[in-house]
Amino acid sequence: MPEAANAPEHGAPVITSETPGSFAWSVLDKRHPALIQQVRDAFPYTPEQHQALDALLEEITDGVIEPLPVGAHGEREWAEWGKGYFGRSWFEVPFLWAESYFYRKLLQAVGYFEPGPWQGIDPFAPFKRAELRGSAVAEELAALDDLADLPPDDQDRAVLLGALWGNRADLGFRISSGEVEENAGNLVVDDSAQLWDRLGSSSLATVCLVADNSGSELIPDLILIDHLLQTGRATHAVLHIKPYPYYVSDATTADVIDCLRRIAEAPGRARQIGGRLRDAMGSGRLDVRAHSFSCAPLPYAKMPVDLRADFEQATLTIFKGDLNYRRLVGDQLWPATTSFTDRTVYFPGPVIALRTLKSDVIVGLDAQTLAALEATGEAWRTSGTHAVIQGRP
Ligand SMILES: O=P(O)(O)OC[C@H]1O[C@](O)(CO)[C@@H](O)[C@@H]1O
Repeated sequence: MPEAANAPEHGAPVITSETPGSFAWSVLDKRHPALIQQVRDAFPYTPEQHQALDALLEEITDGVIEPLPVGAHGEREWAEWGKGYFGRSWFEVPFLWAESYFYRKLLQAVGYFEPGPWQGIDPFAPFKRAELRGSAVAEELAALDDLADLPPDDQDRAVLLGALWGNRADLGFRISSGEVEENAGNLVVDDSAQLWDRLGSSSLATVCLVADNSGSELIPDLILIDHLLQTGRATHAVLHIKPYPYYVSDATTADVIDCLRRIAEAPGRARQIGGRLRDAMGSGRLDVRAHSFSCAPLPYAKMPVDLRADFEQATLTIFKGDLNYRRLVGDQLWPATTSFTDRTVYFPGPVIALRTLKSDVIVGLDAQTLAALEATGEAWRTSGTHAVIQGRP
C-alpha cells in the first residue's frame, strides 16, 4: 500500500485537494479546467493540441494521474517525484505536487518542449503581455516619479511594500499615503527591519530574490533590486526565475526581458531605472538564474546542493509570493502560531518572505493576531487581502 499522501510530515498534515469546498479542491476542480479553456481560447491550436488538451481535461476531472510519455522533458525526475501517485486521483495526492504536475502536463499538451513550430511558445504569454500593456503597470511606473521626493526611509518602505503588494497583482508601489495606510492593517507580520538591518551591515552584500509572477509583480521586484544596488545595500543581486512557464504567470527569462523593456520604455524615472538594470546585467551585478528546482513540486528543504550553495553565499534571500512561501515552510496545515524560524531553520542563510496570503498555509502568527483574524469570519488565508513580511535572521 502506498503511504497516504496526506500523512503528517514532521507533525502537520500535508495539504491535499480531497475535501470538497476546500481551497485546494477548488483549484483542481474549478481553476485548472477553466485554465485549459483560457489557454485554448488564446491560441489557434492544431487538432493534435486540442486533442491533447481534451485528454488532459478528462484526466484531471474523471481520470487518474498518468505519467509523462517516455522521453518527455523531465520524464525521469517526474517519475521519481510522482512515485506512489500515478494511477490515483489528482485530488488525493499532495496539492503542491498536483498543481505543479498540472502545469507540466499543460506544457506537454501544447508541445512546449517538443521540437517543432510550437516549441518554446509560452501558453500564458498572451495574458502576461496584456498585463504589461495595461493601465495598472503604467500607473505603477508613473508613480516612481513621486518616489524621489520622499525621505530615504519612506523610499525604502515604498519600494519594499511595492514588491510585497505586487504579489497581489495590484496596488504595486502606488505610494499615496492613503493606500499604504489602508493596507497597513492587513500586513499581519512585519519583520522588514530585519531586511534593512541585514543589508545595512555589510559593504559587500549579495541579495538573492526568488521571484514569483511576471508583470505587475516582477516590475516592482526589479525596482527593489535596483533600489538595493543604488543605495549600496547590495553590491550583487541574483534573481531566481523559472526555467519554463509555470503557475500561469510565473516569471521566466523571456518575462524578465519583457519587463525590463517595459520599464525602460516608460517615461521619467522608470526609464533611468530600466537603463541601470540593463547595465547591472551587462556588468554582472545582476545575475539571473533559472534553476530546474524552481519548477520542482518539492519544498525548499529538499533543494539540491548547488542551489543550497547559491543561497549560502547570499547575505539575504528574499522569497516572493505564495507558492514560494508554501515551498519554503512546507505545504502543510501547520498551526498558524508555528515559529517561522523553526520552519526555515534548514535554510542555509538569512531569509525573508514577502507574501500575500493566497492559500491555506500560514506560520509565524502571534495568538492575538490569529484570534483577531479568525474573528473576522473572512477568508483571510486565501483571499490575497492580507500579507506577511516574515524573516529569519
Ligand atoms: O503567484 P503566487 O503568489 O505564488 O500564488 C500562487 C497561488 O495561486 C494558486 O495557484 C491558486 O490560487 C495557489 O495554489 C498558489 O499558491
